[in-house]
Amino acid sequence: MGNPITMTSQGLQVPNDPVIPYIEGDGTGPDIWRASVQVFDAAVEKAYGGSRKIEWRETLAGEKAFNKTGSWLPDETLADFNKYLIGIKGPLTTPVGGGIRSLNVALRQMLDLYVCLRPVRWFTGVPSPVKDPGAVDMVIFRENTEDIYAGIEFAAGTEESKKLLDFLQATYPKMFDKIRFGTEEKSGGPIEVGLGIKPVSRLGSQRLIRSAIEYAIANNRKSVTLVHKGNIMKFTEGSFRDWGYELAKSEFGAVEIDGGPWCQIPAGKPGSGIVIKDAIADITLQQVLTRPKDFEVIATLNLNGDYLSDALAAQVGGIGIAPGANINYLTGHAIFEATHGTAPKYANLDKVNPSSVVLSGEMMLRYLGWSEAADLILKGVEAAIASKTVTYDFARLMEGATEVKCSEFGDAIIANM
Ligand SMILES: NC(=O)C1=CN([C@@H]2O[C@H](COP(=O)(O)OP(=O)(O)OC[C@H]3O[C@@H](n4cnc5c(N)ncnc54)[C@H](OP(=O)(O)O)[C@@H]3O)[C@@H](O)[C@H]2O)C=CC1
Ligand SMILES: O=C(O)CCC(=O)C(=O)O
Ligand SMILES: [Mg+2]
Repeated sequence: MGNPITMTSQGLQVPNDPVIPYIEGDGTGPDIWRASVQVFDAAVEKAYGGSRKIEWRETLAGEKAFNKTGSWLPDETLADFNKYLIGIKGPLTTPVGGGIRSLNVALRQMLDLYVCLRPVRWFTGVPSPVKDPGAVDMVIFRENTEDIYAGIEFAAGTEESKKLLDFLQATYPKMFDKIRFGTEEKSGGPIEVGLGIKPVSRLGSQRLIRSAIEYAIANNRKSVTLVHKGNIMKFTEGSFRDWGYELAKSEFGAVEIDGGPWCQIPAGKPGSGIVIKDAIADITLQQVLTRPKDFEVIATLNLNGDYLSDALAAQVGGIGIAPGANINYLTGHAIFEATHGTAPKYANLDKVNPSSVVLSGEMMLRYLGWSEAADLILKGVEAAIASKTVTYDFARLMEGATEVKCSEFGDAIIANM
C-alpha cells in the first residue's frame, strides 16, 4: 500500500514505505527502468534490512499513456505527482517541428519544478575525450520554467503569426523593421516568418539563482557562475545576470570585488568566500573544456542549461552517465530523470547504459534523506566501472572491457554494493 511523502514547515516528511510514482519512458526507457528499479530496491533492502521499502506506483505518460488512454499526459499522472510529491521518470519522445509539445517540459511547468539540477562529475575509469576528466566537478542549476521553453511560438504563414507581425508593425515600427523578411515587399512573396517569445522574469531568475547560491553554501563550493548571453539578449539574459548579482548582494551580503560586477560573500556570513561571477555562454562552452576548475556551480537559463549539460556530460563519459532532477524546493515536488533522451535506435535491445537513471535515483534517495542507500548505489556504480564490466558506450572506448547488457550492468552494480 505505502504512504505519501508530505511537506510541512519542518521540511519533507518521508515514511518508511513511501509511494513513489514512476514513468517508464519511451524508446530505451523500459529497458533502463527494469535495470534501475532493481538497483534501487536492492540498495534500500541492503541499507535498511526491510525496515524501509519504496512502494512503486506506475503512472503513465508518452506512448504507453497514449496507447492505453488516448492521452499523452493523462490528468491522473499529474495528480499522482501532485499527491505523492516525489517521482522518477524515463525519457519521453518529443517530435521535431510539428506534433505534440514536450511532455518533459510540460511536467516541469505544470508542477513548477523551477530547478533543473544536473551534477557533472567523473567516476574513476570512465573513458573520456579530455586529458583530465577528474577536474570536472560542476553542478548545473538550469532555470526550468521560462525562456524559449515556455512554448510561445507562432508558425510561419499562420493567422496567429500574421496578427503578431501586424501588432509589431503598428506598435514598434522601428523594431519591426529589423525582421528581415517581415513584409511581402521584403520577402518578394508570402511572408513566412516563425516567431517565438522568450519570457525571463526577475522572480523566475532569482528563485533559481537563490537555490544555486544556497547549494554552494551547503556544499562548500567556491563559486557560482551566472552563464548568459546578455551581451546580445540584453533584457532577458542580461537581466538574468543583473538580477543574480542584485540577489547575491541583497540576500547573501555579497560585496563587489575588483571593481565589480563579480562579488564575494564576506567573512562572517554563511558561505563566506564564495565568489559570484558571470560568463557569456559562448566562451563558457570553451572554458568548461580548457579550465574546468574555474567552474563549480553554474546558474543559467533554460536553453543554455540544456546545451551545457549535454556538452559537459561528454567530458565525463557521455549522457549514459548524466543524472538529473527537476525540483521545486518550496513545495518539495521533484521529478528525477536522466539528461539523455529516448535513444530510439536502441529501444528493446537491452543495450544502453542505465547509469543516468540509476544515478538520478541515487539523487532521489539522497533528497529523501536515505543517504545510506544512496551511498550503496555510488559504491556499486564505482566498483562495476572499476571492474571494467560496462555497457557498449564505455566498452567501445575502454581497453580490456567486458561489454554487458543494460540489465547485466544493473546486476553488476548490485553485486558490487
Ligand atoms: N528528458 C527527456 O525525456 C528527454 C527527451 N529527449 C527526447 O529523446 C528523443 C531522442 O533524442 P536524441 O536527440 O536522439 O538524444 P538521445 O539522448 O535520445 O540520444 C542521442 C545519443 O546519445 C547516446 N545515448 C543516449 N542515451 C544513452 C544511454 N542511456 N546510454 C548510452 N548512450 C546513450 C546514444 O549515442 P550513440 O549513438 O553514440 O550510441 C544516442 O544515440 C527526442 O524525441 C528528444 O526530444 C531528449 C532529451 C531529454
Ligand atoms: O523534452 C525533450 O524532449 C527534450 C528535453 C531536453 O533535452 C532536456 O531536458 O535536456
Ligand atoms: Mg537536453
